Amino acid sequence: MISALRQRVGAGHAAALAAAVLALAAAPFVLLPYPLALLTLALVYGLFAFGLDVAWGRAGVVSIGHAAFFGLGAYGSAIAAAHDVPMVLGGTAGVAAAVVVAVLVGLAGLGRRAMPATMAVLTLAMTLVMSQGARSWTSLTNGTNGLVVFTGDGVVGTYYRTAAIVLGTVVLVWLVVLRGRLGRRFLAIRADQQRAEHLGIDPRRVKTTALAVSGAVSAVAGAIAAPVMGLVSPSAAGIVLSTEVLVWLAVGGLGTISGAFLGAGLVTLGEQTLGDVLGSWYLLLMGVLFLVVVRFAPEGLAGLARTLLRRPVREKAAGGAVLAGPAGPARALPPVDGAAPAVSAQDVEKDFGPVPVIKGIDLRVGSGEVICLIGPNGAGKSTFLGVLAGEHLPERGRVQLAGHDVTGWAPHERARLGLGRLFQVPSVFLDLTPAQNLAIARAEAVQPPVALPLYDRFLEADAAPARELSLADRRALELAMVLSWGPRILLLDEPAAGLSHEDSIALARTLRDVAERTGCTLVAVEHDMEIVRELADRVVVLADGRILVEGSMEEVSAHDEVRRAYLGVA
Ligand SMILES: Nc1ncnc2c1ncn2[C@@H]1O[C@H](COP(=O)(O)OP(=O)(O)OP(=O)(O)O)[C@@H](O)[C@H]1O
Repeated sequence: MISALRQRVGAGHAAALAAAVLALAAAPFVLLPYPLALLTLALVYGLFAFGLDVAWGRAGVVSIGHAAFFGLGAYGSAIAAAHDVPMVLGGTAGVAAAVVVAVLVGLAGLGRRAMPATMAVLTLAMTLVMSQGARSWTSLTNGTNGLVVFTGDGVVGTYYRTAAIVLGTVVLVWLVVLRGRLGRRFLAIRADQQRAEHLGIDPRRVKTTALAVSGAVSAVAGAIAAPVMGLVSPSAAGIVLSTEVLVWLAVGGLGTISGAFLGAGLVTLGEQTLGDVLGSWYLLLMGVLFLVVVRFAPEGLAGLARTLLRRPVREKAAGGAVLAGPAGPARALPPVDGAAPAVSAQDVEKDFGPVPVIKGIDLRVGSGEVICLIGPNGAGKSTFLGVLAGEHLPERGRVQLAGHDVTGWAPHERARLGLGRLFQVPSVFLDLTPAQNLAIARAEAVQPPVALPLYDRFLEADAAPARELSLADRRALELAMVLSWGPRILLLDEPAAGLSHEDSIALARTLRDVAERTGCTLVAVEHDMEIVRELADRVVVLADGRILVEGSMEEVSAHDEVRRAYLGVA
């Protein structure tokens, strides 16, 4: 059983978990009722903060009204108790309601066109509506007076045991989730949303799932907190508690399990022990502590402890999660219309505000063909690549990939057709190690990887994060990730930018080799004519948002305007 646990959650986590279980099991025997009640409160608040961390720390979704979820759980238990219904039923209903609210908020606030401020406004509205609803619906909630949850004598131990068991179960399940596909996707989205999208991960879905899990965990905390608090009033769902939990988490440290409990525990126990002595000065002390931590230890107390203990980057980079090995293709590629071109753009136009940038491009790229887009700066090459990849939606015209009309599709939907993307500035998960970068790409693979021994060195590279690699190595890692993901079509924006001449030529040969071995279609924006000569079956010259001429290198080189403007020939 112990070895199965080590396998599922990792050796480090299993040891920490075992120590925590022992400490929690010993507490009722060594603590008097009052400190035990305080510890229970600290644990449920810790669970509440841990719930927020699932959204904020793991998936980058900041909820500034998270007490709404806590309140739903707390009122679920309290209303059930007031009607002589088992509290577990009321609490479960509160958790279900929290999941529904989280999914609705996520769908509305995390859409492709939603602004970053939308989530802030929605989650703020959530807590205001919840607390006002609790104030106004007096027949159910007893208004501002709140609902007293009767706690009989000698039940402290019972509530403590319930809190400890629920908390242990939630943490254990979370550790298993972290090492699975969902955990990897949380990590990818938080590390670099753009790269994650181009590996086929749907950010809206992952973030909404994170918010739903987060809301559920916080509501569970509320449900078990109700009898511990003894009174559930509108403040249990209000803006003050919502703000406090943000502070607990920021102080404890985002993206770690210990951070949430550390932050909530410190502040709760401090409030109970120092609050009476210091009165309102205690709040000032908390404010100062918050500023000091944010200024000098932005990763919170848990991050500070990790730095002092000099924990290896592998765990730090993964936010505590050690990634499981390659999982094989995540999803099968949809069928292809064999007769259709791999890439087809029909009369595509793209404006930025009032400025037309792409002014009507028609282009067909056959399956397995390698084309290079060349042209002067500002011709619209990168923008056109962005239109093909789904980063820009065209004003007019249609885009087809592998026979599918993808004109309005998001980047992750196009990626699921096998569209791989390499950027002018290499896009890799900078805070993760190269091995973790590859593990994520392989886990999301759409086809078996392209075998390239050249990149095997990254498979074991987990001593330092990718941000410490040289530019050439980052580029190599980006290519290794995308090729191990198994693309059917590859869009590359100046893949050789910043590389030495030798590295550029080697890269061009590698790409050529990949195209010939796998039948992958390549569309590359490139300025270096030597690379274009090495790589391209066909060259397309763009100028002022239109195709000026296309053909073999010899054909376009012979074109007068191309010779004059782009090849420097008089
Ligand atoms: N997001 C944007 N918002 C507004 N204008 C943009 C945006 N992206 C590009 N442009 C403008 O569109 C025009 C075409 O830019 P684009 O990067 O596509 O050209 P390019 O041919 O790739 O040039 P280069 O070779 O220098 O990369 C430029 O005038 C650029 O300033």
